[in-house]
Amino acid sequence: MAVFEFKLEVTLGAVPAIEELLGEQEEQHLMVLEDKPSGRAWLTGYFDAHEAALAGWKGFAELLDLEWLVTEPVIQELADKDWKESYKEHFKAWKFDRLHWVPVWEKAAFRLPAGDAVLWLDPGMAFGTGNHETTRLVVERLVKLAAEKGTAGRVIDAGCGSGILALSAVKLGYGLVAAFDNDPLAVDVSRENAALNGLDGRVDFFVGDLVSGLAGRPAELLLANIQADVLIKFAPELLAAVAPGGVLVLSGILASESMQVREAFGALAPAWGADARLMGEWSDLVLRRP
Ligand SMILES: C[S@@+](CC[C@H](N)C(=O)[O-])C[C@H]1O[C@@H](n2cnc3c(N)ncnc32)[C@H](O)[C@@H]1O
Repeated sequence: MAVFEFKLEVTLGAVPAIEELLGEQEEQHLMVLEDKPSGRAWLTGYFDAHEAALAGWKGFAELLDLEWLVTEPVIQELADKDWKESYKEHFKAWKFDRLHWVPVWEKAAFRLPAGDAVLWLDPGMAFGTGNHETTRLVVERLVKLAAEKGTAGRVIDAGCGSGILALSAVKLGYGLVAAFDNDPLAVDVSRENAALNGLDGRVDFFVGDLVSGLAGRPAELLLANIQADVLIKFAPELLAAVAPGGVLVLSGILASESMQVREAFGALAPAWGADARLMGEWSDLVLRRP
């Protein structure tokens, strides 16, 4: 199948606003790539026809401020091999505490320090390498919560993408982990990542949304790295899925949206403890049920 790559450079400063627009439009084909060290960013996407790429761009272009655009868009047909491999450029190994997240294609060369643990990942087209702040915020919370509260409780990863959060939970010692995504491809990728780590069957991965996936499954730890408007819309379902004494970790929230999310959840759960942490342009929100 032919694949057409759409790409144009945008200013780094425009990235949060463009990501917000992509979320609002529920745009599935386009995404933003950032390279912070070089201070560059691109709006890019993959389509199955040149016309589809052009149509996708035209619809979205009207919403953009011209000052955000550094170059004209380029649409090019990719060789099959390039397309399948292109996402690999953007995933770099990283670590937090004693847990490492490493691209599986670096397995042969990777040297794990004694006493550390590793999660091999191939995200494919699913979200979740940990190179994005929204994932990192949750992973760092997960590591700290495991140390603080122990790993006996049930964990749910809502919007699992590559499965990174759910599989990290297993690596940290949690035994009761369920995870779902409304994108069946993400659930397939998550299962493949479980297999890459010899963790088949250790997470109950399934296709579901924030209503079906959460119903009747109270958890001591509920993780949801999605996006602010979706989190607010499904706040009642998210709050109801946290067991007494449990913790809800929300992410996918731009710093500029942080107060809005906090107020929406605070209005429904005024007695819950709340704290937020910033990373780059992103914020998490952790809510603790009494
Ligand atoms: C930002 S990614 C997070 C992936 C991974 N959990 C991480 O932290 O890197 C959000 C994921 O949520 C999924 N998603 C978005 N809306 C959803 C919904 N209403 N129900 C279930 N999954 C949803 C998307 O398909 C996507 O895989």
